[in-house]
Amino acid sequence: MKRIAVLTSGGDAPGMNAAIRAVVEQGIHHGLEVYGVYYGYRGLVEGDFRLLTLSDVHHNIRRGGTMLYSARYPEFKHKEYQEKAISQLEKFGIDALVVIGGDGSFAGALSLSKLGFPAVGIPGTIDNDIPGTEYTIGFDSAVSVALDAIDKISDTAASHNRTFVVEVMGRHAGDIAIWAGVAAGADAIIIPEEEFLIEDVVRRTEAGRSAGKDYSLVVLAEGAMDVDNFVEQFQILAPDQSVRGVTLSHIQRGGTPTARDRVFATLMGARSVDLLIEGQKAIYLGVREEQLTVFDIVETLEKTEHQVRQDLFQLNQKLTDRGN
Ligand SMILES: Nc1ncnc2c1ncn2[C@@H]1O[C@H](COP(=O)(O)OP(=O)(O)OP(=O)(O)O)[C@@H](O)[C@H]1O
Ligand SMILES: O=P(O)(O)OC[C@H]1O[C@](O)(CO)[C@@H](O)[C@@H]1O
Ligand SMILES: [Mg+2]
Repeated sequence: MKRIAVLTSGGDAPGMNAAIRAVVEQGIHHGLEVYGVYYGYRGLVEGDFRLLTLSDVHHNIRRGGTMLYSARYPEFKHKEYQEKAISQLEKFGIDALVVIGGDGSFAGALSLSKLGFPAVGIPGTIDNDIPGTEYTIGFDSAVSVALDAIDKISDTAASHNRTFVVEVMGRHAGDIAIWAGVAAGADAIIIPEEEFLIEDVVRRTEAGRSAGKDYSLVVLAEGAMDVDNFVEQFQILAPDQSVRGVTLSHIQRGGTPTARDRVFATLMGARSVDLLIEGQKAIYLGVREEQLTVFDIVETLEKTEHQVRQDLFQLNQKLTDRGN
């Protein structure tokens, strides 16, 4: 193996740069040339490749976003585009590809592996929604940004005895909502994985007030319901409450990556290069019980579904069921 490439794809996630840096440092350490593919799969198909040096990456470990830029490029679902990408990789003499991205990007890596091109995935998405792994790079940073914003909202909520409904990201997964909601002591957490009744949410907020709370907080995952719709229905059921809805939106994707995201990104970036050198062709990395874990990309992606932390969700349900 002489030459590898690395790309970032889908929504950017804090810690992607730390992963890129580790791939480049480890690749160069092993005597490889490491190319950066700019703008995800679009750049792969168009041949937007540049040789990376240590000076391109060494200062990037602490930066959010992705220095390789990213793209949503639905065309890549089609085989002819995947074949074009492989032709570009072959034209540049590249032996293997590291894909840093979310579940969609992993589907792209899977398709390349199935066509015979060696690829390894590094989970980089704030959504934490990749099957198999309990953790994706960027999730910890996003939760921390969401929690910081929710804490600030809670200050003003308490001052006016208000109820705030805060919509967080996560696409079809409730992970950010669960972690930020538990950490903020939310009266209710609404996730797409669990059915809910707005009547029950109202009951929980009222029980909290009866128990002496001076504000109420609902953390709503974007995949469960639109926040404006939720607030409208909530207000009808609770006309005496002063309710506000807030969407945190893309702020959750920005900012400095946390230590946890940087450390796992570094571990995964370095290990991805080692695994490619060992001859692996169709795998991705993840975390199980705090340990770096290698998954077979075909087996795991095609046969497993992402699971949210039901234990945390149920704990919050229990703590906020104050029994009115
Ligand atoms: N089924 C698929 N087959 C091949 N490529 C795919 C497939 N699904 C997605 N991709 C490619 O991966 C890119 C990124 O996917 P997507 O937009 O779902 O983001 P993601 O990687 O899941 O990240 P995030 O959810 O954090 O934004 C797509 O724009 C497309 O180029
Ligand atoms: O940046 P875009 O294309 O608006 O996508 C937003 C989506 O990307 C994510 O931020 C990351 O997947 C999701 O949480 C959200 O649904
Ligand atoms: Mg995704």
